[in-house]
Amino acid sequence: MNAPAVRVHDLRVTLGGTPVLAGVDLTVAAGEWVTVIGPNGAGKSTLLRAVGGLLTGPGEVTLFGTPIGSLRRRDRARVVATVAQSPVVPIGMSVFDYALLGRTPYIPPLGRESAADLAAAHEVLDRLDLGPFAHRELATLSGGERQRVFLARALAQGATLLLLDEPTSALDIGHQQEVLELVDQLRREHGLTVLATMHDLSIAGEYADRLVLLADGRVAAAGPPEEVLTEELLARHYRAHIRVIPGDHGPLVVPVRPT
Ligand SMILES: Nc1ncnc2c1ncn2[C@@H]1O[C@H](COP(=O)(O)OP(=O)(O)OP(=O)(O)O)[C@@H](O)[C@H]1O
Repeated sequence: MNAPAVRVHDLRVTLGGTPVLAGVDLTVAAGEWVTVIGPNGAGKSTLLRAVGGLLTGPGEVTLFGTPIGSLRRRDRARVVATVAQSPVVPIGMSVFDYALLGRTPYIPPLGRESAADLAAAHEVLDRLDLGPFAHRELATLSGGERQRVFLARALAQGATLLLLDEPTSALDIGHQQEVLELVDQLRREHGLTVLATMHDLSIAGEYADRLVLLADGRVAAAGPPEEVLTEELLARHYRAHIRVIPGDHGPLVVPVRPT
């Protein structure tokens, strides 16, 4: 049997003296789309950062059967690409050069990018409708335009595992759907595995095979969207007034004003 794309076992992360992840287990099969949901501060970004090798703690994180700590930085970058919640925007860098950064793991030390690297950067910019922005300075783009460029850089990396931390939070609903449909298409065409975090619960359920509800640094529920997006679980963990109604691609979560 193939090793899962991601296996996290009993992961504990303490930040600033506070336990943020208190023993998390998570498995993502190769080709699967899993989205982590949960209230603010639950530990979602921390979990993604640990899976991406950006922080460590007691416990186990393996990617395709290899412990993350034993992957060299360059090799890790060929396996896993991350779109962070608020990436640093390098001053003066063009959109094209930023997308090209995704090709860094393929460029030899002290070498130059190849024609294939340049073509890969152009291709992802085109796929995300960013061609016309290629020569603009990244810092001058709107929040939503920038978010698509961050995704372009991750896609240019050609990794098999995509970690997306709230990838659509700055996008209008049209671009949200466009970006998520593209990610799903790439997943189907190229067998990508997706581990994401999202606050929009309806969209989370429409795209993911499984949802993991994180609360207070622990997995409070995990399973298909219909099992996790229940009024009872969401009211308990988000302290929100919501209705869950059936949709064509999963439950739709509607906030309702308390009476
Ligand atoms: N460097 C740090 N030092 C201290 N506490 C931290 C540090 N980084 C994160 N935290 C805390 O860890 C907790 C989890 O943060 P994290 O960003 O993982 O949550 P999240 O679920 O992604 O939240 P959100 O939905 O608001 O993005 C929060 O309470 C946060 O304040």
